[in-house]
Amino acid sequence: MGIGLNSDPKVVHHQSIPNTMAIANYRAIRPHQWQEWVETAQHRALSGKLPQYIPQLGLVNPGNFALDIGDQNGIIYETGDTDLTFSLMSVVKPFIWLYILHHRGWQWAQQKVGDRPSDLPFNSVEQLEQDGGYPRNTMVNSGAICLAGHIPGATTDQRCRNFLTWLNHTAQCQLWLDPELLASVHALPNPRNLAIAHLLAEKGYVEDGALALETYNQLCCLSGCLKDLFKLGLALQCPQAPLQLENTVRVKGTMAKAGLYEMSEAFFQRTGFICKSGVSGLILACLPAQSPTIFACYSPPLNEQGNPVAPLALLEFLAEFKQ
Ligand SMILES: NC(=O)CC[C@H](N)C(=O)O
Repeated sequence: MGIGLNSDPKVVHHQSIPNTMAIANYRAIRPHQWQEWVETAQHRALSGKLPQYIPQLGLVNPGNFALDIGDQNGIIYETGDTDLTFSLMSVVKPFIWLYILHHRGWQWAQQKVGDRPSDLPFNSVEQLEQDGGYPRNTMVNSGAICLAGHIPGATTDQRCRNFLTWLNHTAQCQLWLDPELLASVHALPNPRNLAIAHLLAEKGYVEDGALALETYNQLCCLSGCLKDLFKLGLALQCPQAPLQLENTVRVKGTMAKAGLYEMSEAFFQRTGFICKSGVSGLILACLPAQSPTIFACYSPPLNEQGNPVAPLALLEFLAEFKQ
């Protein structure tokens, strides 16, 4: 097994980020400026597409929009329809990673998953084949399916419940499993994810590929509203006991490398934002520890890599902002 890759969690923690990002005072941004950015970002979203491989995600209103930006002291700016609900999809991945680090520790986890960026899309079977069944990182499907296969519980329902109870308690949120969305995922089985689960089992990274995949599917269908997304960010950015800083730092390090798939590192270097996207139209973003900002945004249209267009545009505007 390939193990021990880039095992120092402090790498990203102390990585030099643009200074302006670390100290930017978003409270100084005036309402009309926010409004202008949001309008431009929403306009850019018109070029994006809804995913069709999960039928229900292809049916949502592409104009759905909600944004919260804030820190541990509260919301700095909020706009859009904050009552909208959505599934986490891949935004659950950092929290699966956190769960495994919390319960099993890094030494154990690195035998199952890597922590290197991937040059190929998030659902790539080819990357996993090239790597002999050892997932590149926990932000791509192979890594998350692998870890989902190691959540304790006799059945997928129990595994999902164990994870959900832990996450709701840890982040103080109220996520729930959306059964209609799960039915929609089942309606069109994803051949890539099936092949990934099969390979993981064949190479011994999970015991039961079908159980791992179904657990993963359920975890992707955990749903909530913008407040929940914000609270998830808060748990990563300002972890409270029993969460360990070392683990949240590691998760953020992986997000910086892989949270936006192929564009992750370039985006992090350019903007300073550490992100995780989901095909339901989410971006959860934060900054390295010295700046407590959390950015939670929902807007369904996606770019070619499967990252939502409007939230990315807003992060670019924020990165350019000089107070
Ligand atoms: N990028 C994503 O949000 C992908 C999640 C989705 N459940 C999938 O496996 O394709």
